[in-house]
Amino acid sequence: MPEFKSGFASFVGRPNAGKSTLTNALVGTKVAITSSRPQTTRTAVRGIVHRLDAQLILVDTPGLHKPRTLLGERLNDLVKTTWAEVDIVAVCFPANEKIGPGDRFIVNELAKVGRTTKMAIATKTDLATPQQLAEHLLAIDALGRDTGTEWAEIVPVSAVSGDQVQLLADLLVARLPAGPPLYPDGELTDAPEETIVAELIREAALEGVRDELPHSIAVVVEEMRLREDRPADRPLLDIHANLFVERSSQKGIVIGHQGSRLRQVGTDARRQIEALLGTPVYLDLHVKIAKDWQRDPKQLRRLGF
Ligand SMILES: Nc1nc2c(ncn2[C@@H]2O[C@H](COP(=O)(O)OP(=O)(O)OP(=O)(O)O)[C@@H](O)[C@H]2O)c(=O)[nH]1
Repeated sequence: MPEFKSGFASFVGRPNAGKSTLTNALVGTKVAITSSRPQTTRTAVRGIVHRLDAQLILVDTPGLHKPRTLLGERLNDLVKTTWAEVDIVAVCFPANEKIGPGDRFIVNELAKVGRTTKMAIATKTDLATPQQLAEHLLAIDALGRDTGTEWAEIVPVSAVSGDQVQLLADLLVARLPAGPPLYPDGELTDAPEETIVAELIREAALEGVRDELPHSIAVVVEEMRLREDRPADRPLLDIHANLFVERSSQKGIVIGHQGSRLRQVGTDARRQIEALLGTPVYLDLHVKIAKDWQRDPKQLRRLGF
């Protein structure tokens, strides 16, 4: 038996490149997720491909923009952090359209991300003639050379006709590290709202202390449900979440003097979540220590990274 493999891949590309359709084709069932706030999610799981030999988790990364503001730059940094954390980034280039400045921008930025395996996918091949497709593949190859990107594979695929979808799955799986399944069998996607809520809490917790604990906080939403016995016109959403830090000194920073900081984090995050979900929220936060979670792959995965 070959070793079981598991890991994360992310499809990127300009709008309409065919990323969602391809995700659905790979997962095999329609995963109806439209994250209304793509820029707040760090790793929203779009779909999970379960195989006998592997588990491939397809995650979203926020869109990359030409940075015009500091926030824009920060978001782009976040994109690159995510790109560095996944195993594979696959850039989608629709075969029925010429490669343009938008594609070039994405690939240029991706080239700066070291370790991650980069793949190119020529999508929508059913819309291109063989001649067009051949030129498209050459253009992708040339773009790789121009930007210093080494494409591990260049794969033509049609998500609509299903042509080469299986091959793409095989090639993606081949590049994953050995590892156990990370999600229960049969699970197609996790709850995107919980991912977003966790990210909002994390953002609030990092506010003002980014320098002291840059990446040391992970947030897991343990429970999220509407409180029973509430009148229909006055719902209340109960959210219980844990903030994980690596050391007790960090726990002190997060909690603050007599809990003042944690209360502020709770208030800030609650406002954001209420604005996002449109429901009053009762937010219960606990700070826990997960020793050196950033260096421990098992903990990382448990914490959703
Ligand atoms: N003919 C054909 N159409 C496709 C294929 N893949 C996607 N499309 C169509 O292209 C359009 C865009 O596809 P999406 O999958 O939504 O593209 P996306 O990259 O997720 O788009 P954004 O979410 O806007 O970034 C849709 O109308 C799809 O039906 C394909 O393989 N063949």
